[in-house]
Amino acid sequence: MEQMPVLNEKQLEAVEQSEGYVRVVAGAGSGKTRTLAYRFAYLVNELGILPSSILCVTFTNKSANEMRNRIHRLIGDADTGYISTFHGFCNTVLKEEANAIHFPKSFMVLDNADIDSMLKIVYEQRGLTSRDMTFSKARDMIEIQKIDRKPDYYYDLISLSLDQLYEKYARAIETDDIIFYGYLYQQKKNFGLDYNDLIILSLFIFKENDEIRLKWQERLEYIMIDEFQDIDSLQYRLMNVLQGYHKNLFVVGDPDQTIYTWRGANVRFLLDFDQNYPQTKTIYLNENYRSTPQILEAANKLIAVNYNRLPKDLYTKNQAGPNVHAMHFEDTAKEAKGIVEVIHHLLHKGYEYRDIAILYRAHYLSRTLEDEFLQQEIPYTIYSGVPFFQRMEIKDALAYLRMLIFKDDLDFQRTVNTPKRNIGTSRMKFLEEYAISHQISLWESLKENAETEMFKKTRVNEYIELIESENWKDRSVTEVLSGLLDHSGYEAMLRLQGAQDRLDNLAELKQSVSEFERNSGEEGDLEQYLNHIALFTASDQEMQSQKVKMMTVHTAKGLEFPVVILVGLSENIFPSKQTRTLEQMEEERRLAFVALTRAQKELYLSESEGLLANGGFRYPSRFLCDIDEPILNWHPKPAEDLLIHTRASVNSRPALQRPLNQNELLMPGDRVEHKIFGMGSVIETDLEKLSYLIHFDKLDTVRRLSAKANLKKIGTAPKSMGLN
Ligand SMILES: Nc1ncnc2c1ncn2[C@@H]1O[C@H](COP(=O)(O)OP(=O)(O)OP(=O)(O)O)[C@@H](O)[C@H]1O
Repeated sequence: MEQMPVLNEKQLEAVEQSEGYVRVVAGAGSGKTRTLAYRFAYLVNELGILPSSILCVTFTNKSANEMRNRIHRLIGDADTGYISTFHGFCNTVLKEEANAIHFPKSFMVLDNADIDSMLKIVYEQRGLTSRDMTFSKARDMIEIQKIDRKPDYYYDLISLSLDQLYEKYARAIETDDIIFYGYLYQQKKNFGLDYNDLIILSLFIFKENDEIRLKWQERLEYIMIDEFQDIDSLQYRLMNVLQGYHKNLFVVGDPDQTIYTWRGANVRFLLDFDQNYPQTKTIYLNENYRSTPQILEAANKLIAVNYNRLPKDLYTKNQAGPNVHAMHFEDTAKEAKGIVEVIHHLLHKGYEYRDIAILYRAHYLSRTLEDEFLQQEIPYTIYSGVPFFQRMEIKDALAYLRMLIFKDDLDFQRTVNTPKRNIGTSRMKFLEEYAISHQISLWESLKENAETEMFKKTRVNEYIELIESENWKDRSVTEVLSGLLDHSGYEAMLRLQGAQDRLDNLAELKQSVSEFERNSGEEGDLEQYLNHIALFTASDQEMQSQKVKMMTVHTAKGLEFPVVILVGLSENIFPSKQTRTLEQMEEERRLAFVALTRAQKELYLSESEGLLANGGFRYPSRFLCDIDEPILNWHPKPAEDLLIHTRASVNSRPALQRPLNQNELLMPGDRVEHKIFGMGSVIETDLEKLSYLIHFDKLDTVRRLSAKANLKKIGTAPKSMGLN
């Protein structure tokens, strides 16, 4: 068994406060997870509590596994009780109580792909298409119905017979109802429960059946919840029921790390915990053990810009390290090369590949780096994601391209029925047998049989026409690829599924093709491109213990690495282009805060110029501007006009910035100083647009500047000139 290591005074207090309601509000890297694990060990080792009487809730299955291993090492007992996510715990409850909902113990837990397969059946039965609703929207709609609009839906799922449920579905007229009841019918028919059902049905059982509720309440003498800032309302209700008997509830969270509001998380449950449970003891952990003072200062500066937060500054007694490195590049290819150089430099300094983590806002951003890493033989591994060229949609798109030239069996099999053209297993089997007996390829086999009875009801002619009519020789690879993805119906299929991330990946593939064409001039035809790409697609996946880690910031939640390189820090990438409100912008900033605080010793922030997928220019992210310059060690610094553009584009959407306090506003007559334009006088203050008209002494004409512009007030206007 491991020894309990040193805990600081506050951590120890949290560990030893075993009874009642305890809330730990803690900063990044302040030892929340460590405290939680030691508290579990303290309850078992010191107080003699049985592990099976403790529920320890983590945010992901991965962190549940890690926590289980950690606790196992501390208590030396193989039985580590209930260490799981809320959904995992409810799954256990429902397996034990399946009778109460008339489901078999062997019910299926549905993931998004399972739900989509069910939706597909409903859409086909009722003639719906993506124009009516994409699968992704339908999943959201079903979730909203279950949580908000039809909170009693579970009676239908549990009490109605399959026939009665079918009738309800058959009678439905509105699109929402058709989809919703069609899905419920499929659920009942297949005994499938989705994530919302797991919690809602557990709550239902606890509400309806006092005996079962009491059994579970009595069983769970201590409840502990990690990442409490990201708890949602259903989870909160469940937690509230479970703690109702022993009333020993311990929650840990950091309001600055709330990054799942888009999925229903509500930080108020953490902030108002003491009001909901009045006897709460709150313990604050603000000493950071993870990072250097430089990294922490940058993170503190960044998060301080958020308006809706409780001010708190993390501090550390850790040794000083280098300043945070900020890097600017002319384009993403140069950025990738620059990062390879940084990696070599770090290796030279004694770091190993596995010490380095590359973080990014969205999966597609890994592509340019992967290109370069493969060429430069930098070993890497992608966490919770598939390497770019191994992703389904990328392989499909490349298979279409290869079909134009090679018409080989592998690419044929990948493309002929994707999207669906009604070529199922039996038709495929026929084609295979025909090809073997005639010693021809599957493609030829299809062409010879396309007009036969067997293929009458299929859409093979569209496919044949597509492959034959693409006149790829006279066109750029970019055009050919776009044409294929469009005419094959492949992109439309993804749109129907609402698979925006897959569409983003395809946009990134098009970008990669056009880069290839730009770099290779006349040589850049389709065959050349396919040769070039073969290197990546066939790249060996041989295990190497020493690898650079690559992942999205969401995946990095809760992890730490000696070196973090955060890439793609451009406006419309991070913060994401989907950011439309101040709340969303603040969530993006919290996400950036999570990214920065993963670093222990060295932090690199990188951005590049070039074009976005929508054709717009890439400007440095506002998050880089949020961190003061002396903390950032730029090499090289972006040109001043690029930064001016950034500020202008940031200022053009004041709704995404913290509202200005009236007292901070300048008034007509105020004397101001501007970094570039020098001294000037405010002529007009526009409260609606939050801007000033200013006459600068050295300029002939006036300038209108945003109220957020960096203006230093030098003198005040005489009273009579002020705003009323
Ligand atoms: N009292 C302590 N003494 C020394 N090191 C500590 C102490 N407490 C925590 N640490 C170390 O600090 C680092 C951060 O701890 P931990 O991962 O538990 O933090 P956290 O609060 O869960 O972080 P985050 O919320 O940012 O993911 C770990 O490397 C941990 O071992």
